[in-house]
Amino acid sequence: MGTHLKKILLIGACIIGCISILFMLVCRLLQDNIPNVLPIKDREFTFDYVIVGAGTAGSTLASLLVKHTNGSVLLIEAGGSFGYLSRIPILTTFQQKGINDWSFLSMPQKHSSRGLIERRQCLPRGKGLGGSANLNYMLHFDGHGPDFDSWRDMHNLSDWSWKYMRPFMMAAKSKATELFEIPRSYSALSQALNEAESQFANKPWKFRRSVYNIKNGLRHSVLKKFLLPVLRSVNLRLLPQALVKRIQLAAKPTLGASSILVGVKNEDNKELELNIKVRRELLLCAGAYQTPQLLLASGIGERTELAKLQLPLQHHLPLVGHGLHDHFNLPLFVSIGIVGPTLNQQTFLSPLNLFNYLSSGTGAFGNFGVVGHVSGHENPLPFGITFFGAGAIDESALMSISNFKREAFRALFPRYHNASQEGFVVISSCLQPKSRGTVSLLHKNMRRNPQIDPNYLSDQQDVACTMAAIRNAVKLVTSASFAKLQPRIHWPKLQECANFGPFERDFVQNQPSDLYLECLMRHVGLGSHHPGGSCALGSVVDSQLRLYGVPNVRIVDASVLPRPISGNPNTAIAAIAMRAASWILKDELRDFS
Ligand SMILES: Cc1cc2nc3c(=O)[nH]c(=O)nc-3n(C[C@H](O)[C@H](O)[C@H](O)COP(=O)(O)OP(=O)(O)OC[C@H]3O[C@@H](n4cnc5c(N)ncnc54)[C@H](O)[C@@H]3O)c2cc1C
Repeated sequence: MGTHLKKILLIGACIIGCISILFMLVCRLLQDNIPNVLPIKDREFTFDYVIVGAGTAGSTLASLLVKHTNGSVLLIEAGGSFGYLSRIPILTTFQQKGINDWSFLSMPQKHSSRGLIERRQCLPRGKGLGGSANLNYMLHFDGHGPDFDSWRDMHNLSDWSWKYMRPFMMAAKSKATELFEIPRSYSALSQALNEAESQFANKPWKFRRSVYNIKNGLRHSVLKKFLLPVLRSVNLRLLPQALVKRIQLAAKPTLGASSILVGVKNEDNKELELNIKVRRELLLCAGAYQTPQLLLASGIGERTELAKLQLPLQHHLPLVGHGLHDHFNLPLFVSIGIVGPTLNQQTFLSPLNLFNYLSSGTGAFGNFGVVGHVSGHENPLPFGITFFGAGAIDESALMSISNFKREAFRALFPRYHNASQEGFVVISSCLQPKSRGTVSLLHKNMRRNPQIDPNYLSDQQDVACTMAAIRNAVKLVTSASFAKLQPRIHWPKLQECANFGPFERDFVQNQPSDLYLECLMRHVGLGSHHPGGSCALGSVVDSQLRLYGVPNVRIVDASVLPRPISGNPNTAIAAIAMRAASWILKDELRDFS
């Protein structure tokens, strides 16, 4: 063999070797190993506690049960693991539409979403250990007492006031070292928010710089905080990549869950069905869309709706899947005349940003870009205003995760093509929307998506409330505190709204008509990914989260929220899971003493 050929072969082998190492490294980064997986040599198993879904609530609940019970716990999750890349804050949105996202689409919306393809909203949901807590934007919210007091007053739920919830909220909240607060000096935008604090001191507004569940520059979700530390416990088994398909109720001696049917794939990708018996409690933590889906697919729901799908009735519970709520946002792009610095395509390519992140976990890569928001002091405001420090939004990335039609996207973000554009997006929303939607079934097969209709803006009060948010957002952005930024609000020019604005004067006075603002909301408003209420407290579950009429099934996830949380809901959902654990353990103590 000639030396020339040898050299070529050597170089070829080196390149292949490097590619293989890189490939293995990426695979390793994308997937961590899950210990304590239930071996599926048999088809029948029995556990004291069976938890369906390892998301925010399921991970929190599992960790407390495993620590404090002598019983056996099985945690079943439809997805696998998220891998290390999910922990890098700036990569958060890149997870959407990937293997760790259920990627649901809403039903075509009657009252909103006219600028979205088929009038459907993207409804991302986490799939894998950590659930939506590992896909979310990591924003922490302490909670407002009056939210929970209103559950007591309006829904007659005497156990659910702030007095009872506060200790659990404190326990669910990460320690100060596990939270990252945007510093005052972070950017020109955070400084403007600080100045606004004194300028608007007469308003009942609190200007909060964002607090993230981020530790040392990495996502610090319930998975990291609660579940990972107990993953190797002897009384815990995990069943990842397993879909719970049906709950079987036993009629005697009292109505209760006796077993569940779980679909898993074997090595040949063939579906196997496991039968898992429940000795003490079945705990449904599959989230606001899939908990009602599972109940309905099991014949637990409204009799006539089930009959239409020829699903045999197991238990008549009329309100399963009703009462779905979510926050709804109107984003408005504001360009600024100075160097922000804000998030744009250039930020992603900046070696300095990369260096800052790798050396200290800080800078643009170390958070999601939401700089701060306006909320109430002690009492929640009816509306929220959030500041997302992004100057140039990548067209294909945002269109894929928002479902915007191209013309709607370009009307909203007219400077999208300028990679170094500086600016921010001001997001106006209604914190206690009145619109209610549904989760129902099109198919009885759990492998098919549920039919989700958030029914955004079906209640006119939500339009008025969002309008108030926008008008106040404009006041802020055009105030003296923001003047240094030289802001310019880009009122979207949509053909469908052209009769109402924006007119030339709107760009000068920033006071477009109510009709124009309503038209905007109904075209380019987006859901917040905070669904709840589809199996609400007092409607589907009792005050200790037990399914009405079926005492050994509890629902422990966002479905039980009777009203929206006036802010980001993740910590409240973890707190609810902690309360559920305390009741479950008390019941266990009572039965064994
Ligand atoms: C993109 C996005 C951004 C968000 N940003 C924030 C934020 O910044 N701050 C905040 O507070 N909140 C945020 N949220 C909301 C918050 O993350 C959710 O409200 C919360 O995680 C819901 O918790 P959960 O336990 O009810 O459901 P999830 O965490 O969604 O958990 C449900 C789990 O059940 C599994 N599952 C479902 N069906 C089955 C089945 N049949 N069998 C087995 N397993 C099943 C799922 O795979 C999932 O892991 C965001 C949400 C999203 C999607």
